[in-house]
Amino acid sequence: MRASQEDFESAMNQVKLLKKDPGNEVKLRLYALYKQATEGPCNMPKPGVFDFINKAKWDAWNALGSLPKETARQNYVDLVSSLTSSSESSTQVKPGADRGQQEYENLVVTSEDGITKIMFNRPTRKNAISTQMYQEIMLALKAASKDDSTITVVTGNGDYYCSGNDLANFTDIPPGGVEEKAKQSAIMLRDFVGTFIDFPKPLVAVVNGPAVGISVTILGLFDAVYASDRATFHTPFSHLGLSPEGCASYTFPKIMGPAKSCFSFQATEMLIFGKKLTAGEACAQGLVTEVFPDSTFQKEVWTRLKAYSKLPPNSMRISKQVIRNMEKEKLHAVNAEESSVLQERWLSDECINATMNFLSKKAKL
Ligand SMILES: CCCCCCCCCC/C=C\CC(=O)SCCNC(=O)CCNC(=O)[C@H](O)C(C)(C)COP(=O)(O)OP(=O)(O)OC[C@H]1O[C@@H](n2cnc3c(N)ncnc32)[C@H](O)[C@@H]1OP(=O)(O)O
Repeated sequence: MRASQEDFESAMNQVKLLKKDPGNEVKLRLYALYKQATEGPCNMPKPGVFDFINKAKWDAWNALGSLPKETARQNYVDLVSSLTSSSESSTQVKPGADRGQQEYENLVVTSEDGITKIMFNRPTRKNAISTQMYQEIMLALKAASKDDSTITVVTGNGDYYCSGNDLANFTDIPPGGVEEKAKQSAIMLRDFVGTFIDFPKPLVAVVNGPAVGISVTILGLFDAVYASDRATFHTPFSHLGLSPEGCASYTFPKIMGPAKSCFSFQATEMLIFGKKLTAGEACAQGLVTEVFPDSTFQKEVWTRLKAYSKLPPNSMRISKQVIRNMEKEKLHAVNAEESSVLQERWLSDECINATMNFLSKKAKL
């Protein structure tokens, strides 16, 4: 069921009654969803760089791209509902409390109804994963593996699920130079992917929009992938002078390959030639579990997840172990090999030129 105009108006009233300030990120998100729901895609001229507040509002609204009005209305209602319930029954997970530090900067993590939701939260960068965000995702997954929840969900805020690795990560060169950066990055990548391989509970991706690069490859390590029909799946590694990561060199041919073959042309067309798949195509290839119309996506998926979260948690965890454990050693070996190949690739002219072209706005995907 879609949120009605009445639901929307009621949510607007609830926002005024919130006891706790939800913080600037959430307020910007509410503003953007409200504008999108009532006026459609951003239609204001871009404010000047020094007009900080209006620029932030414009960025947040503009980041919603062509998100349909009905979806924005539904997302607004869902967000307000998560805010009201988080101040009542749910816990807004504050890993900073565990770490004795601040909250996540690039994620919103909530725990409710037996589900821990890890939401990528850099909508103005299409949820590109910065170096800090890789660390935060690892921390959030480790916390979720130990908390009371039954299921862990990964999703994105805004019109994108995730645009993959933040290409600006390539510009942050430490004193040891670019070789040192490549070495550190290979270790970080191996740890990052390793956290998904070892994750002990059912892990579900709720792919709310386009997914690129590493956010696509790691889907092969999830237990279910639900996608909006707006989502696309793109791994433009050759365009960027790169090679596959996230164990996709192993999982994709396995997922997409015909039963009698050890090789899959669908997987190579994605991973070598960068073919972008629609949600329907990704589902036909087995990378996506089920596709939902964008207008009902959030409602249908969360209803289903809430039902699944009531199943006995130990049984689900053990079933996952039985299904996945035989593969773990192989997956860690593939992960180590892919990370080591990429360490070389990052230093190649092909990769450096492609990254510079993107960062100097000469090229997009
Ligand atoms: C030696 C050091 C190595 C360090 C490596 C660390 C470890 C990495 C491990 C994994 C390696 C790679 C795997 C990958 O993920 S490869 C895929 C990388 N992603 C991309 O190539 C996507 C690039 N983005 C785009 O092509 C487009 O932005 C888009 C996603 C198609 C969206 O286009 P749009 O027109 O709808 O929106 P746009 O205006 O471009 O985006 C809004 C702003 O967001 C910025 N942005 C978007 N995506 C990224 C990104 N991936 N990295 C950095 N910035 C991104 C975009 O530039 C816009 O910014 P601005 O408003 O113009 O300032």
